[in-house]
Amino acid sequence: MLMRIMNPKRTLEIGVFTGYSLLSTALALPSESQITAIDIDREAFEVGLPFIQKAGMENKIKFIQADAISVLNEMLNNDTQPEFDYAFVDADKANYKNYHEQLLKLVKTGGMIAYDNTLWYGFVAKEEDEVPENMRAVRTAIMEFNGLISSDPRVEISQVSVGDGVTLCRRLH
Ligand SMILES: C[S@@+](CC[C@H](N)C(=O)[O-])C[C@H]1O[C@@H](n2cnc3c(N)ncnc32)[C@H](O)[C@@H]1O
Repeated sequence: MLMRIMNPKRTLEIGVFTGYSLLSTALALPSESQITAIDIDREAFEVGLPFIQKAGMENKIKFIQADAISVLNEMLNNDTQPEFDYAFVDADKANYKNYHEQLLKLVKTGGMIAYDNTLWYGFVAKEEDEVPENMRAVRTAIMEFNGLISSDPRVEISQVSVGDGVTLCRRLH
């Protein structure tokens, strides 16, 4: 629905895995739109690729197998930087704050960044000793990130409490 309303022409997805969210986005986009999809793991993407092809969505997608921080840095160092209307971030949570700084230069003013998993199974609302040990490091990273963007004057945000939590973040200037 968000894609239908926004009608974005250039979009970015950071963290693809088998392409579930990538295919959902591609299906909702107009035919001339493009998604630059980045993941360090090509194998998982190839598991989902036949479904993307069967749905006729392959032409909308440019997959880049690489570390996303490096790819965004390369984009930022290019003489002509790309401008995205929308970005979906669902990769390494510890880097969300770094993606945020990069994306605020690559996503247009008025454009949208969606950050997935910002409620982290609800653990962000629990005391640390109630959280399984293997979930604590990401919980801390997500809590820091949530604090950071909630007081960032460059954006306005809306925390959508569906699934594992998605924060919609609109670049203001
Ligand atoms: C939760 S999965 C993505 C799920 C996908 N968005 C979906 O909803 O179907 C996270 C993905 O981020 C990728 N990833 C983790 N760190 C990364 C990095 N530094 N650069 C690029 N991709 C990364 C992993 O390889 C993994 O496939």
